[in-house]
Amino acid sequence: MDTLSPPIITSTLSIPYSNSSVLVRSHGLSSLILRKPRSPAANLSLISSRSSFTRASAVEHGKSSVSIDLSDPNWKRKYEREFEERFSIPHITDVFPDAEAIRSTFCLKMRSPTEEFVGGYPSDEEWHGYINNNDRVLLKVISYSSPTSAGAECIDSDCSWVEQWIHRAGPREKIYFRPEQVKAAIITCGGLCPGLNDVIRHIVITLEIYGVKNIVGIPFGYKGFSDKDLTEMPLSRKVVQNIHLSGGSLLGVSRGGPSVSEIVDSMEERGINMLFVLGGNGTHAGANAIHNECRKRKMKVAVVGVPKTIDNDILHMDKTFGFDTAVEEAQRAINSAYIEAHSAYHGIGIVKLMGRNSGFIAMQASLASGQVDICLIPEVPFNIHGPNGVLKHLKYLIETKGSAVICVAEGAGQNLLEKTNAKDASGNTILGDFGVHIQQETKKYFKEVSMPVDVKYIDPTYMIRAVRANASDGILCTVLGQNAVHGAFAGYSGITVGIINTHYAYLPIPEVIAYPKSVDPNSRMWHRCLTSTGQPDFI
Ligand SMILES: Nc1ncnc2c1ncn2[C@@H]1O[C@H](COP(=O)(O)OP(=O)(O)OP(=O)(O)O)[C@@H](O)[C@H]1O
Ligand SMILES: O=P(O)(O)OC[C@H]1O[C@](O)(CO)[C@@H](O)[C@@H]1O
Ligand SMILES: [Mg+2]
Repeated sequence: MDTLSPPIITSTLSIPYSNSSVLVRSHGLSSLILRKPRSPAANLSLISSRSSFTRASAVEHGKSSVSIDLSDPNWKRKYEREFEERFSIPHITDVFPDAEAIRSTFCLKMRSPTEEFVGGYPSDEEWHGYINNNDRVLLKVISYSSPTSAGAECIDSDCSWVEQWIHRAGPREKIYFRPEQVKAAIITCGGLCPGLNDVIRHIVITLEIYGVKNIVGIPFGYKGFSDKDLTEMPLSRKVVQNIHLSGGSLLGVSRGGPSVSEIVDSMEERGINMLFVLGGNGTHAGANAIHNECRKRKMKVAVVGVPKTIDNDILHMDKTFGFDTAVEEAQRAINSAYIEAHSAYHGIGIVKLMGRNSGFIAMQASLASGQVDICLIPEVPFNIHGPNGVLKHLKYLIETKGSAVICVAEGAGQNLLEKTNAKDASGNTILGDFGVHIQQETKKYFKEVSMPVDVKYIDPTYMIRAVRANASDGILCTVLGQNAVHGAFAGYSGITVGIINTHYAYLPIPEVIAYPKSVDPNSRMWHRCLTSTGQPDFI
């Protein structure tokens, strides 16, 4: 919990939260869709019809549901208070109420690492450029006037405004760790993602600015905590200076690994009291479990996550680092598929992009390229065969345009493939290869209808993931890496850092990993994609 006074909460205007009935217009068809609560984080499931806006049920991530009685004149205030509690960020003083705070050693005017601490810590007393612990960022910024507005998330029938404030990220004036007593460790887990090295680099540089000398990298993800053959990598500005110039992770990545208690045993043995964890949903679940275990053992440790996933499937954030770069690279593959298809007689280019549960890369790359005729994502059901199927439309495209480009997200069409129940080392389901499947079905179909086609299949998956971050991701990584260190020094733990409505915020880990963020088929963005491709519904 934050140690300072609670944020200012007002509840007079109206803004929406959870979604209800949404009018969807798709290819000339209008239909009233009652959406299920997309977000337990949004915290409210909506009632079955617009006229029954009387009670909304708050879903607490698998825990018991809290019901919000909309007839209670104070329901908004109650909701806001509950929200504030849910998004409060764990602090070292929750466990160590007497933990001493000292003036920050992160001098906002200093350009080089602090050298001497004799006689007290340097601090800039004249210019106050620190973040106040009570600064907040607004999570939702659109005031929907009706539940029928595109993307509306409403609690009541008026789409009443409910304020949802989260903690602003950045350097604090008071810190809870003495730099000379810090041993900081950085770890990268899960799959690769452009920008990992940029984040590592900025964590190290910022730690050094605070005055930390003992910084290590744990090799190959959580595995590095248990595998005796893997040794810590000492890190310094000198070591990380140019690592952002190449993709991958200086430290290596892995899936699977030791149990949480083994990891915390190892942290105790090594004397690690700051842990920076770069990874996706799974890694963050691990980081939160490590944070909880450290608290249980009364260890004064800060565990801070930096969300890493090219899939962009972390809740609440504008985007995760590496996503922009992935879209840019994916565009190149789409362009090649287009050139191949366009240059062939009856050419069909198929590109498979990453996205296990979420089709963000496929959607954005399709939009960015403007060369895609059919975009298939896991969130939107479709048929391949039949009168409304993908193949029928493909035939129409060949007849009318002479060529076509299909972009598929890896998680799309899994219901059309045989299930194997295979899992990777982290317990993630290993998906069937839908890209290969649609390629084969396309060839078969056109043979059956006796139409010659030239199918070219491109799977650029690992080429996309391995590139270095582009400029925009490079900047995002810089800010996230620096803020991760500020969060740890400020005494927060069990938190992660993200960009929210263009500002930077700290969030409690469970709120961002409650479930994977996915493309909303009713969103303006998906509709823009449909407008761009011109594809019909394949159902
Ligand atoms: N629920 C969990 N509790 C503790 N640790 C977990 C949990 N889920 C996954 N992990 C650990 O986190 C690490 C990374 O998980 P995973 O392979 O799912 O990647 P990820 O972080 O989700 O990233 P990506 O987006 O690349 O899939 C693994 O070492 C795994 O053992
Ligand atoms: O082949 P790997 O390393 O297991 O990674 C594949 C997975 O990585 C992701 O990009 C997530 O990082 C998923 O979309 C994909 O399923
Ligand atoms: Mg994952």
